[in-house]
Amino acid sequence: MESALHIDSTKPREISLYAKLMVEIEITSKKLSHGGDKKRMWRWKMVGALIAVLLATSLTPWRHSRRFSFLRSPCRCSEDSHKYTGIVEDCCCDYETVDSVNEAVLYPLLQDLVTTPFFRYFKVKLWCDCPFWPDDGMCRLRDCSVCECPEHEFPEAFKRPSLHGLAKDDLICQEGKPEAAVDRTLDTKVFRGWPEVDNPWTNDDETDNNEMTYVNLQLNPERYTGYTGPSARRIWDAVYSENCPKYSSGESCQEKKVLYKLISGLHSSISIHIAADYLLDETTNQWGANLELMHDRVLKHPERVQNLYFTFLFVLRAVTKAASYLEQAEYDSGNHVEDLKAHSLIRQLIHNPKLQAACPLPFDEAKLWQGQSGPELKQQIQKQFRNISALMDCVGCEKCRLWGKLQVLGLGTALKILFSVDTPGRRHLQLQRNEVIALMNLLNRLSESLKSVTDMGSSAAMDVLLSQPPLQTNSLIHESWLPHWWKKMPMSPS
Ligand SMILES: Cc1cc2nc3c(=O)[nH]c(=O)nc-3n(C[C@H](O)[C@H](O)[C@H](O)COP(=O)(O)OP(=O)(O)OC[C@H]3O[C@@H](n4cnc5c(N)ncnc54)[C@H](O)[C@@H]3O)c2cc1C
Repeated sequence: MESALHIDSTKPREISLYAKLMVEIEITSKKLSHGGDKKRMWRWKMVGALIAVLLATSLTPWRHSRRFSFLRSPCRCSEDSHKYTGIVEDCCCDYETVDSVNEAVLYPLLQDLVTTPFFRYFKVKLWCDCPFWPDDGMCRLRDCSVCECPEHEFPEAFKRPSLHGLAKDDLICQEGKPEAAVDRTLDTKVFRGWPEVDNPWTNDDETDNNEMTYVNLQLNPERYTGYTGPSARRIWDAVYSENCPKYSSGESCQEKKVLYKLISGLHSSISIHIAADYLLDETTNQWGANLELMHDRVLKHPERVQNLYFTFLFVLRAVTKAASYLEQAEYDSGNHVEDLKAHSLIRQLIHNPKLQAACPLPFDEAKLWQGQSGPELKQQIQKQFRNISALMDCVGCEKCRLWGKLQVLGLGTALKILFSVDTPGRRHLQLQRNEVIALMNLLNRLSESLKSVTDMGSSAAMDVLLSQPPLQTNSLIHESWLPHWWKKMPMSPS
């Protein structure tokens, strides 16, 4: 990888000016030194060094980093106009606080947490039984979802009746590319001790283990899969137009706004992950960050970024509300040391003093469902969310379906924690193991996305970057610009 001081080779004029200046400084200070005027020589050297630093920063990629923002020329001050400041709409925490708490507390803890065995195995029904357009031709036979792991790797209790399926390399049923297929390799298998309860917000029957399979999420990172075109568009269209229409500026129904913002925030996060780990060159199998895509799909739309923050705070609130449940839950994957680590990370997260001081109530759920029509509205929104959850069975790419289902279950779990317990007639909170896995993995995805947004800088900074002449791939994807979580991903070739 190149060093952060790599000079942008697309700026020959500036480079030659820089080189000339350095030579001039060197010659003059040598003359002064020979003439015995040491004092002037040092003064000259210092002025020269300062000029050199200023010029170098305008030629190297780290000029974009926040740390060096003071070195940017004044004409770039418009960059700040797109900075996200103030309270995140409908939440109780401001943008700067979210960024700093994410950076210092949540992001590092979550990155560790999701690699523990307990949190990396997700139970999922991967068949695409699309209830809305069965003849689509995109999402085909259930046999297409193949269990590739050996029978003995399955926990006894969750074995499916038949493990016979198509061969590993049979991608007939995969829309798009091989990278869309889910790797089902498992290396740890014992799970027990959690209740079997269904989630009223989601479509799948979480208590039905019959057609479920386990996947190792670490082997299946959410990234570019090549799934695009009418099939993908049809899903998003159905999600937005039928189930959570974008509200008008005069919309007073808070609950409808919440549903739209949650989905839009999730959509932003999915797009950010696609852009952060993108197949840049199919012939050489070169993967990397596609900044232009990230800019076009998310960063240049402030509302999409704002909705990402909203979704993050909503899910964070659910996690903090379920703190005592999560504290007492049994994290048992059969790997005692790793399970202790998972439990300890959960405790560190939910009891973190920095988080509690900075953002004690990320979102105030008590404000919702207050009017007379509250219960009716809740039923309606629950139905819409269930539809969205069912739409995940229509996603025509297996890996996208996996992450779509996980994240929608994570959102459904957050909704269940915030709105389906402690109301009259409801029992106390009970969560399935799979719901907790989905919830924490979703929070981690959102945390990664926020980190990308802050690492990449404001939308206008990206404008500046993209307005420059096209750079060679190597200088465009500079290591210092990549999100840290991308660099840690096991499947990302360096
Ligand atoms: C559940 C699901 C999971 C997916 N997972 C993956 C994956 O892991 N890897 C992969 O490569 N592809 C994945 N895809 C496909 C991907 O999301 C895009 O659909 C695809 O890349 C085509 O993008 P697009 O440019 O047409 O815009 P899309 O992202 O498809 O957006 C469609 C339309 O929705 C609107 N929109 C976009 N973003 C937002 C937002 N944040 N808020 C509100 N409205 C918005 C815009 O009007 C846009 O034109 C997934 C699709 C779905 C439905």
